Amino acid sequence: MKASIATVSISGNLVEKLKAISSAGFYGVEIFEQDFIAHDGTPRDVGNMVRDFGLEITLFQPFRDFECLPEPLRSKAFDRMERKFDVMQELGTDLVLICSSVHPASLGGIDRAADDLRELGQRAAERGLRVGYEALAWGRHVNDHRDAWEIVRRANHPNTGLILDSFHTLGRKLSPESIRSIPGDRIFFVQVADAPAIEMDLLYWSRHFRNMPGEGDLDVKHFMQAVAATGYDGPVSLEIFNDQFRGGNPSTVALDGYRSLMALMDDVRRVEPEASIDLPDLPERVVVEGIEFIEFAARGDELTFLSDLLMQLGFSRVGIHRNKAIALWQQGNIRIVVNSETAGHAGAVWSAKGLSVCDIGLRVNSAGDALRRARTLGAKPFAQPLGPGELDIPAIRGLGGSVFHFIDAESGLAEVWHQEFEGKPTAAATEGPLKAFDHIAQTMNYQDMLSWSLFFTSLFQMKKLPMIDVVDPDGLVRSQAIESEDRKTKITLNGAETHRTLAGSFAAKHFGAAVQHLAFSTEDVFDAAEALSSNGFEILPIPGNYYADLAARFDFPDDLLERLRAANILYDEENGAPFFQFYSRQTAGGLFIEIVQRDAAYSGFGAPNAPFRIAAQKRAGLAKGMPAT
Ligand SMILES: O=C(O)c1ccc(O)c(O)c1
Ligand SMILES: [Mg+2]
Repeated sequence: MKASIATVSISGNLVEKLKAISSAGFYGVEIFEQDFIAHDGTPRDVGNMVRDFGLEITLFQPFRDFECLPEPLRSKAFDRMERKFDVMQELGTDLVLICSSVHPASLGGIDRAADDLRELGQRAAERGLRVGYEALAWGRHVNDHRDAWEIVRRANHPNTGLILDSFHTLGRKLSPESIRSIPGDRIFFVQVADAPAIEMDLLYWSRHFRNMPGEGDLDVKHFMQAVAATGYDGPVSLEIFNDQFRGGNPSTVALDGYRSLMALMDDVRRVEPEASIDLPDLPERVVVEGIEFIEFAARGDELTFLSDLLMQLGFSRVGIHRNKAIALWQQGNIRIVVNSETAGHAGAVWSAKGLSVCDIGLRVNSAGDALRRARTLGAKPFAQPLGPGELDIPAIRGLGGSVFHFIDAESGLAEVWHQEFEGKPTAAATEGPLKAFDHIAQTMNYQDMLSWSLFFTSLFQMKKLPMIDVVDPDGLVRSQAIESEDRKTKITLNGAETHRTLAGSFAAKHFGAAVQHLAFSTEDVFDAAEALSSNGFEILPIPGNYYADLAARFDFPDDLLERLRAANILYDEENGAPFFQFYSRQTAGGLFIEIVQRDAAYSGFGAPNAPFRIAAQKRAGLAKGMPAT
């Protein structure tokens, strides 16, 4: 598959864009005229530079307001095009995109447009070039790919073809099914973009909010399935107009683009097996069966603090690593690894961020497949030198300096706890009030949220829940939950825009992204609150006003409200399904703990409680015993 991307999708100058696009692994690039004009170098220089980066120019674009003009505007449009043909020949590309006209003088008329495009095709043919016609969703007379195809069909010239763009079709809620009846060899080029479902003017939506396939809400897969069915085998190109990406890191955006495009075409290949899509061999998205462990980097006073906290939470220290300064803490099947090594990844994370989560172990159906899929989608493998008797557990670098290990049953990797740790931990011996990880909350800058959600949804069988607003007294935090198909593994992505919010100040201290809280589930929140309190765990105090409001919102049996108030437990429900939660105070780094009791039918995370919980955390200050580093 010829993976391509438009220069407009990436920030920076032309050289920075090309460098990022080339390193991400793309085959080719659409040269946006603006990027070309802004560059100081002849068209020939640009063409050579693109090829020196190992890229092909797949398309030159856009050429606007061409068809259906009255004279003398019509002749002027042809003259203008001839000058662009000169540029294309110097650049070394044979295809230009003509987008449907928005010109006030455009007369319309399918046959008039077809005549103009036939003549243009003929002029292009004389120079060995081709022209492709795209319906803009807001085109004056042509704004539907079916009309654009009818024009191209009637133009009936081998050098005039159709250009399809998923945004213009799906953004107007047109079914892509009609694409199936277009001959594949009449489609000259295909552009893909996704977008979030927001009601707004089409042009504004398109120019500012497009995003990578899988990052938005459009059915780009359905669109590409229809394209694949035609036998089209030309470039598939990302054309993403997005304000955040324009200001983002060029290589991150290019890598996300590559990852999203490969995952998309792999999905299409699986549902449209007749279509021949040439892609590297790629295992399916792996199934996440659970969180096998969470690893903290902790040293000195912070190690003492964390160890005390784990004891208060009911964990037992069940093992010590044979070769390294690493302890294994366990409660039932919940495993927390505490790494105090001065060298290696944990050492580096501690030096940079202090007490923080440095590694997440995911239990998957196949650790080998997880690694292969991640690598093919552009993730970097992660490895550290192995000591005697240590298992080689597949791992990758995630985003923001994170590391993920993959553990499965089939390769015997789950034996790591017995192999590498002294002490023979059994789950039964460590039973306590906490039963599992309910969710892991990953905090990041708002502009990094799409990269993170794409990371999880493209590698794993996980899906996004609707984005919600979490109201911090000092600003809004956007929260997007990602969960496994069985809904047991949940990761929340919290994107902060200002560092005055709890999440924002945490992101700032952690250089962009880190796990801000761990939420454990319990089967009886009142028992858990009592057990933890008697261990010395300080539950975050919640003000009386909150409980007065709860009494007004819900019909509680007599003593429930009193019990909630007495234990500082927060409450929410969804269609009658109850949800209980209580919190710790913050640590110096901003990390904290949550305990929840969730009815299986409750899908949220207690967002209505967030403003009161966050205000309480800001008021309560640091957890006792937390060294103020
Ligand atoms: O927003 C535009 O004008 C524009 C230009 C060229 C395209 O290919 C497109 O999809 C949109
Ligand atoms: Mg387009």
